[in-house]
Amino acid sequence: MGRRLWPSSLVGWRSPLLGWRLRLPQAAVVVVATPRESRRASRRLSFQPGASGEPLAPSTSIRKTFAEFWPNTKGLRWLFVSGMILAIVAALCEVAVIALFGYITDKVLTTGDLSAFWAPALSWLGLTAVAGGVAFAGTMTTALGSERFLLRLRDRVFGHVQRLTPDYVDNRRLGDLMARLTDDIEAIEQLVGSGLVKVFTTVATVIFFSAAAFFIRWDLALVTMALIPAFLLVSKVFASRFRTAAARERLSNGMMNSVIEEGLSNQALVQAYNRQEAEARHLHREGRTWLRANMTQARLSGLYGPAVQVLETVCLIVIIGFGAWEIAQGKLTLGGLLAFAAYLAYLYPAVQSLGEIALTVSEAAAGSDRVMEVLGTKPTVTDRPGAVDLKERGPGRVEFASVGFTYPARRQPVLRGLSFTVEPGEVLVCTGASGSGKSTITKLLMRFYDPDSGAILLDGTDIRDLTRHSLRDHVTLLQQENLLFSGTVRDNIAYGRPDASQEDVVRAATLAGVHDFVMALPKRYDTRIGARGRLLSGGQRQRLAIARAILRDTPVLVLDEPMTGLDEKTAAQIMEPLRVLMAGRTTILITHDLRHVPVDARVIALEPLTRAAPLRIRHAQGLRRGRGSITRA
Ligand SMILES: Nc1ncnc2c1ncn2[C@@H]1O[C@H](COP(=O)(O)OP(=O)(O)OP(=O)(O)O)[C@@H](O)[C@H]1O
Repeated sequence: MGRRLWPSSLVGWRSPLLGWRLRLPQAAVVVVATPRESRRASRRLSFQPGASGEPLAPSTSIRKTFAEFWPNTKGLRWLFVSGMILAIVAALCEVAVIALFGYITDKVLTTGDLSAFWAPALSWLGLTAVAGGVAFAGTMTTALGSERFLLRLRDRVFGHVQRLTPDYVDNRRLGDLMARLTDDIEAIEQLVGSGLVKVFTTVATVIFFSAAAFFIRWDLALVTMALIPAFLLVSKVFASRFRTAAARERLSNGMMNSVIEEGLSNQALVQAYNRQEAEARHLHREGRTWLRANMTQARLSGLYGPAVQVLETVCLIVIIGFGAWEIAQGKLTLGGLLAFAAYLAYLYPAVQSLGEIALTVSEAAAGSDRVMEVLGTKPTVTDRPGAVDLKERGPGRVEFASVGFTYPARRQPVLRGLSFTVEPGEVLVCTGASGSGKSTITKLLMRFYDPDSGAILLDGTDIRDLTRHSLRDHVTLLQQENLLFSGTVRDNIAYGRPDASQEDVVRAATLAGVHDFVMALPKRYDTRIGARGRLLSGGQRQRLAIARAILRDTPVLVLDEPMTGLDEKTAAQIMEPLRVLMAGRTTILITHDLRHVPVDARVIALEPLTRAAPLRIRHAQGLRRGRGSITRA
């Protein structure tokens, strides 16, 4: 961790953090530390195999990390180089300030000659001002580079995840993915961005202060340098323990957060089932584990300080003893001795800092493994070379031609030899037992997956020959759960067409039968609807989703269980706006509930494939809806 040294007065030798230390007037930051560094360090995740129950990413070498992410620093490298140069200049100013202090001690304090005071004093002041300015500029430049780099990394990983099949996110714990997009990305930045700056400036600091110490008294410097390995050893011993403790803390922090998140998001269920106390106990248990983990960290921090202090005291005693002998021999002045001690006060923490860099690097490498695992996941479906960008709006004829499909993670096929056609403007109702593959039809039509056999055609063109973007511009999906965002009513209706005018939004809302309700809201179309639209009723959410679909105005419509969760009366009321939505569009309506489907709709039923009938072709049986009953065609 970067350590900032702010010697603040001429009196006093003892620093609470770093032990015995000569204090000098404030000068400059020597080792660059970005402002968020300490916060990030305490938020790092546990990467212990199996600790979180999540599959761990494979271990990746640091070289690979740089190969993967270094290109993302393009255009930002000058910021890092400038930050490095400025930090080095600040360190050099610091060296000069200490030399001036030694000079004043010898020429003014020891002799009482005030006339020799003013010139070095003014230089001291000037240097301190310059060092302060340069250090500030260096900190800002490095911070700007690292924040921009972070922004790029996050954009890249988030953009990648958004291109993966939605099932990728469904198959993972959201908290884990969030951690990869936040903490792990920050860890990479600390290795590839600000981490590099830190390594170079720390090495430069070590070189400058050692050189200055050698310049004053090479033999004294040799003696004190001999103690450096002891500092490295202490860092090493503590570093691995710190790491384990931090990993435990991260793990229990994650567990605690998931209990809080689940408890709050399922608050109604918790209260309805009288589980408040059980949930509180659950959180208390996790909180106690977290407390223990934090206490381990506190114990280590508490021990680390005194251990380093003892070492520094040994150094100081050696310096004073040896220095006193050299003064007696006339080889060293008092100013020289004090300046020497001051150089060491900067040198030892920098050496410690080098020892800690190894820890940062290993943690960053672990974070990078997890991010690279996400980036290494390829979308199950991509655009073919030469895929057509469907610009013209066609009539919207949909055909499934002998489609067979097995999910990548499964061995048992879900669909086999499924064929049906939906003519332009026709409504096809797709029903069948739970798990029979109805929603899978939707995923195939939206090209979240491609069929293993057969083809799906839109207006006679295999949808694999279309770009996914243009295909999805022609098909609107209304899902089982109404997926709303926490923005305003307007934002949610216009989600599929952000450039829609207010008139268009109002027209769609009116057709969906939601306008009057919206006008009664406190801020009308600018009213926020809460997380996932929770401030609305189920029926209102559904109408808002229908308004969104109306506004999108595509030739093909897929409605996946639009009545789910609605009571009989609300479901019947929703049918009216749904009819408006379906009018003139090719519609595939997936539903268990055939009571509310349009009378003229064609109905097909899917039956689950079983091992007992492996060769059974699952072409949907044609079913016609008679008055109040379903009959096989
Ligand atoms: N991403 C997935 N990976 C693996 N298997 C899946 C995946 N999604 C669905 N399945 C499996 O595929 C089968 C069909 O699922 P699908 O969701 O299409 O059924 P459904 O008919 O829509 O069911 P329901 O009416 O209950 O919504 C099920 O056995 C399900 O477990």
